[in-house]
Amino acid sequence: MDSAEPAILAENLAKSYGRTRAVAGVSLRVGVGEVVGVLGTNGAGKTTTVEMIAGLRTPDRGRVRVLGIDPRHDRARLRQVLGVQLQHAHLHNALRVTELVDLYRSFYPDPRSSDELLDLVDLTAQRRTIFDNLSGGQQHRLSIALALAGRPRVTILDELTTGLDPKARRRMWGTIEQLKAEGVSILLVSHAMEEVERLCDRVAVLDAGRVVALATPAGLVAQAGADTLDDAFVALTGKELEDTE
Ligand SMILES: Nc1ncnc2c1ncn2[C@@H]1O[C@H](COP(=O)(O)OP(=O)(O)OP(=O)(O)O)[C@@H](O)[C@H]1O
Repeated sequence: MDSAEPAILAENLAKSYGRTRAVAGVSLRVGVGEVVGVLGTNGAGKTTTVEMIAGLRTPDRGRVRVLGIDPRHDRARLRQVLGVQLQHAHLHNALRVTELVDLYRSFYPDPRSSDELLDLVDLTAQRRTIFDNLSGGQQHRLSIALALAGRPRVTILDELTTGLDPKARRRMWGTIEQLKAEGVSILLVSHAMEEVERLCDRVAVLDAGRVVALATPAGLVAQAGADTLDDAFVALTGKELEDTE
């Protein structure tokens, strides 16, 4: 693993499901210590893109490297450097929060402590609760804690704060800022403009499986000749972004 490698390098990724072209040639790069956002309407290809980067889907075409590691061919090394929180986590529904946290911690040589993980996502009071009995927002927060269990150098977060209440949202933003300060590289899929503006160094706008713009939040606004990131998104894609929070 070469430390000069970017955290994430995706080149010309493409993926179709039958006749549906989900991703049609996406390239993006996340530098070490950078937070890059991915914005797009429903069905733009965001989840398919991040699943290919995480090695969970095989691209039809294109190339991925995570800190120089090929996700399809070196899963063991990938797991040590990459933490992934996906939109639909499939967890062990009958386990308690603390059991799930300890299970994930056991995968890594130097995991964060259970107390730290539960505190990061504000679930200390729910530590004895069975996963199935958590609210949707709490389940979502737990999946973020599990993604961070192994102190990953690179993290993929798919819809970080969707379904979280305003307090949990702000808390989660603080967590991301803390990770960033620690030098963690982050790819953040989001529907929330305020979140992207606050957290992301650069933002890729995805539309119909393609990156239609990639710049700083202020750069996107300038590029589109808009006043706000919301307006820039509409100008760049011709679509409104549904905020699914
Ligand atoms: N497993 C699948 N089988 C068939 N089609 C799929 C599958 N997953 C996604 N698609 C289709 O591929 C396209 C891109 O989907 P994807 O989930 O990557 O988009 P997205 O930008 O993450 O959307 P959302 O914001 O709704 O999560 C959509 O047209 C979707 O219907």
